[in-house]
Amino acid sequence: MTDAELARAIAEKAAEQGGTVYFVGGCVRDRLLGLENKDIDIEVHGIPAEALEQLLSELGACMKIGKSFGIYGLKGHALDIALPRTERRTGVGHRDFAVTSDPFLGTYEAAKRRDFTMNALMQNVLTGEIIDHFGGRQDLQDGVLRHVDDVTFTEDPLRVLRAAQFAARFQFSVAAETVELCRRIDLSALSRERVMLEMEKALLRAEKPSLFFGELRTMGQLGHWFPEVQALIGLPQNQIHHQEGDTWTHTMLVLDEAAKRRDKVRYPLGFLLAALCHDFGKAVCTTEIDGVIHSYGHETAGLPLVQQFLERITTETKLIQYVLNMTELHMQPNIMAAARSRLKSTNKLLDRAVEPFDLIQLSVCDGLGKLPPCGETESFLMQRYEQFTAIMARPYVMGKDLIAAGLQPGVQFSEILSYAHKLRLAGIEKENALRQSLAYARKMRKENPDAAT
Ligand SMILES: Nc1ccn([C@@H]2O[C@H](COP(=O)(O)OP(=O)(O)OP(=O)(O)O)[C@@H](O)[C@H]2O)c(=O)n1
Repeated sequence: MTDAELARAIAEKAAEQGGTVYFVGGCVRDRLLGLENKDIDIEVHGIPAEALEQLLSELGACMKIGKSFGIYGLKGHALDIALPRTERRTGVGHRDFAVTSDPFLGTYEAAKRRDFTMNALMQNVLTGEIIDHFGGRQDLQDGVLRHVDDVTFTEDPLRVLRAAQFAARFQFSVAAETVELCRRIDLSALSRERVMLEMEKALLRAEKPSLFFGELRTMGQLGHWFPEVQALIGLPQNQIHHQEGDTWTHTMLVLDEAAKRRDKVRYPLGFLLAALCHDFGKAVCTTEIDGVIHSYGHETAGLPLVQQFLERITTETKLIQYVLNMTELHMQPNIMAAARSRLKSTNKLLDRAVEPFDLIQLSVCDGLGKLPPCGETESFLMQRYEQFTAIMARPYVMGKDLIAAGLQPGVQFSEILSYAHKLRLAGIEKENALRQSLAYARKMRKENPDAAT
């Protein structure tokens, strides 16, 4: 039985007892927008909790998710089954709510606890009738996000981020009164996980994730969670290479370019965050020399800022490392040249936390996010990338090959191995590279006979 069939079966049984079942929340909204939504939520009105529990147990093994909150689920189904409820804040934490479920609350009061008019729509499961107490259908048609109720909205500060997230995902505008309300809400008590979840939805699902940050900027709500992004506003850039405007404008353009490529990169979330963070360093190293703006070294100067930002929103070390590496290397998309010229960055390039392919894509986005667009062309960079991956796929000299040839691990050993590695990147095949590395070892020994290999 699908979730939709189960919802119908519950609705039929509830109707026998005088109850009514409604689809609620995002699934009604998405259906009206013609979008797919696999998460179905239903609300059962007009029958007591015990009768609902009995009815559910007749339909299969009843699994209570949170009986005290009046929420139920059935094994094997994603469907959320809830009683109408009201919520009242009792503290600052996101679980600090007193929940009262009441089967006879009525649809108006039940819908009033929801965040936006478009999310407060209900649909009768059996008749298809839409219940719209707060003008959600009109707002959907107009593309407007409007809060339902001042008091209930303010009680959950996450809704400020949800407003920005939905505005970005649906390209909706936020009603002036909702923006005003959002300005006054304190976001400091939110948990990083909840903040990350909303940002992630914007980064991975919005056609233009820049709208998420733009909306928060309008609401004056970048300061607590995104101060490093806020610092890009009004930050000047070199006028010759960046006629698009300040660092904020450039970053937002790069972010939207990055969103166009998120399906082909290896690590989409890291990639989008790298696009967001890549120029954080400009905030600390932008100077004017002879009337020209420069941000020399911003790719390394920004690393502490990037780290500070990411540690505020996540504990995922792999994600943090990926974004740090991408930021540090974003000016060196020419993988082959970078790999040959600096062994240190070569190691970073080979580090699993950065994908050369993603780095090239970030560089392309960086170039497209400028006016006039500039930087190496994608086809040139991709050609280098193909060469790079072809070389990396070949057999190469490893430590055990040097030992088999008679060298001892010691002080000079890693230098010889690095030499072999450079030969590998220069395209020299293994046998020849091993011969040259051993000749290099002999030369080193001759120059310094006392040093152990
Ligand atoms: N802070 C919140 C979270 C959720 N909701 C309500 O709960 C529903 C389900 O929430 P959620 O699953 O987070 O979002 P969806 O609206 O389903 O959107 P999506 O899953 O597509 O992001 C929302 O529609 C809204 O009515 C709310 O009012 N306030």
